[in-house]
Amino acid sequence: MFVMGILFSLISTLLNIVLPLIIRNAIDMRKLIENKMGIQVLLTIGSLLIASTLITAMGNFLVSREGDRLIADVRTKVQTHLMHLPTSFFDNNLSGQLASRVINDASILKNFVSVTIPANISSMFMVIGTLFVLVTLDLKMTILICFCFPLVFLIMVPIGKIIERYSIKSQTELSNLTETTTESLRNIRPVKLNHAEKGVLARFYRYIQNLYHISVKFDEVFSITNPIQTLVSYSIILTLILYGGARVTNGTMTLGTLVSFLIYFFQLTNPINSLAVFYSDYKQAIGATQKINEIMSIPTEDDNGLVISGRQEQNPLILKNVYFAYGQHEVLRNVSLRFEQQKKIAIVGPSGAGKTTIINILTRLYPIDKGELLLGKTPAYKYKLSSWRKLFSIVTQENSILSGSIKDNLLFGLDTKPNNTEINHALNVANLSSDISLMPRGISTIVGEQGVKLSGGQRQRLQIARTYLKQTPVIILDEATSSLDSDSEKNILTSLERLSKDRTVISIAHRLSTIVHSDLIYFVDDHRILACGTHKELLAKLPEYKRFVNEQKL
Ligand SMILES: Nc1ncnc2c1ncn2[C@@H]1O[C@H](COP(=O)(O)OP(=O)(O)OP(=O)(O)O)[C@@H](O)[C@H]1O
Repeated sequence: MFVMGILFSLISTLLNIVLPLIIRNAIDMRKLIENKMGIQVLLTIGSLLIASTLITAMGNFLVSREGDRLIADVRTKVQTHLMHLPTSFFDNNLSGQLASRVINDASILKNFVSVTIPANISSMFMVIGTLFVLVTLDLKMTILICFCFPLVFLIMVPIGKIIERYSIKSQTELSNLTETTTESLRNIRPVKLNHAEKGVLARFYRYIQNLYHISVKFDEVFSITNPIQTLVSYSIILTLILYGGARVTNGTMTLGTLVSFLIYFFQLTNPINSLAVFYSDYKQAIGATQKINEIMSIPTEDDNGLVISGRQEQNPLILKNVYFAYGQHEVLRNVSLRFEQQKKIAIVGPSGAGKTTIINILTRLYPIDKGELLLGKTPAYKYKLSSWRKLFSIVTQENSILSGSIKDNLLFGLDTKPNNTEINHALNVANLSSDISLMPRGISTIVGEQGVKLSGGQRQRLQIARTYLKQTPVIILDEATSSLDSDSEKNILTSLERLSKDRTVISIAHRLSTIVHSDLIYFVDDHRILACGTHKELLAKLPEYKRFVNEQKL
């Protein structure tokens, strides 16, 4: 379709090259003056003009449609790639700036493909075709035009360079602006509660000012160049008229030829301008492509390997002599843990000890630096990542509620569609049914961005209901009951007990009530596992655990 669009543009360009010749002949043969012939010539010219307009419109449409397809393709590819990049990539890249790659940079590419390339192909065709015709019409006049047109280049090439320089700056500022805007709006509550509006707006104003200054630079350039371009055009026309007029007077050139030269000159102005700025448009597109390519060249998480069968799910999960660092920051040193199926295992320890990091490794959000992660006797990397992650459902301390309805949140990430009875059962288990019955639209209630319309406890219970529906062999509770009052917590703990009957439950908790009944407790401190055992055993053998328990009681 793109090639067809370009072909249409070329046909219309060809018609535009032929038209002045017909006009020239009509003038020179005095056909326009003769009544009968005049109408015939006018009809021919009119039909050619209409044909050229229609063909141009068709060409434009086809090329633009391909541009739209391209931008959709590029955006889909970049977003799909981003979704499969390792978690560590997102630790070092801001989401707003990545969004700018998907949205702004992709649109620069679209413009280049659907406007710049077709315009320059037909421009080239137009310039070459026209010059060929002009040479056959009158060599001297052609030489005169050829001397004049470099003037256009003299103006447009430096402009192109300026545009190129400021376009790159403008792209950077635009991505900063996108980042600041999305981040501040997403975090509007912390912004307000920390009285940070001024600081946020100051950053916003800075980027807006930078963008404004860049736009003013563009305005300065264009406000000077447009009149200069007009001046140059007038000078060339005047030269052509003076020189051509003299030639017509002394009979060495026909009036029709002069008129056709003038028409050709007008027709050549735009193509020459667009050819002159092609290089800067190209550089701008290359800039956008490079930024997109940087993302696309980062390898995605490998999702090859075996699918975990129901029988394999029953094997214990084992971390053996594991070392892990976030960049240079070592967090786990020679850590070994064993998660037997259908047991309740707690990981406890002071804040920042590395408890969540153990979960990050277990769920393969981050690869381990040294040591082994096993399911039974099989190393984790032998299994498909997507199959591995289906082992787990997680209730985290982070807010993992999405905008949309309660139902959308319940079904989030589910492969199967539960029926109403199953949904109601999950809501009962999570102690959420009575809350939802009070909401005017029940489970269709919209919860707002990050579930802002729900209480902290409701958000957590919603995650628990979601976890229940997932029916995974392993449930991870990362401070899962922290936002609940003690009554709700008791309810949830009983529900979780029922839920965990034939599943493995890994809890990261500070609350004693969550951990005392665990089958096994790992105590993490100083980057390693200090000891493991039951609550009683640890109390007896580990003073750090005893101190930790006493602190929790306070
Ligand atoms: N994505 C990350 N990049 C770099 N460092 C990190 C990252 N996540 C955590 N850390 C660091 O790793 C260490 C362990 O963090 P982790 O979240 O595992 O602790 P935790 O025991 O779960 O703490 P808490 O009980 O406070 O949640 C901390 O020093 C933290 O600053």
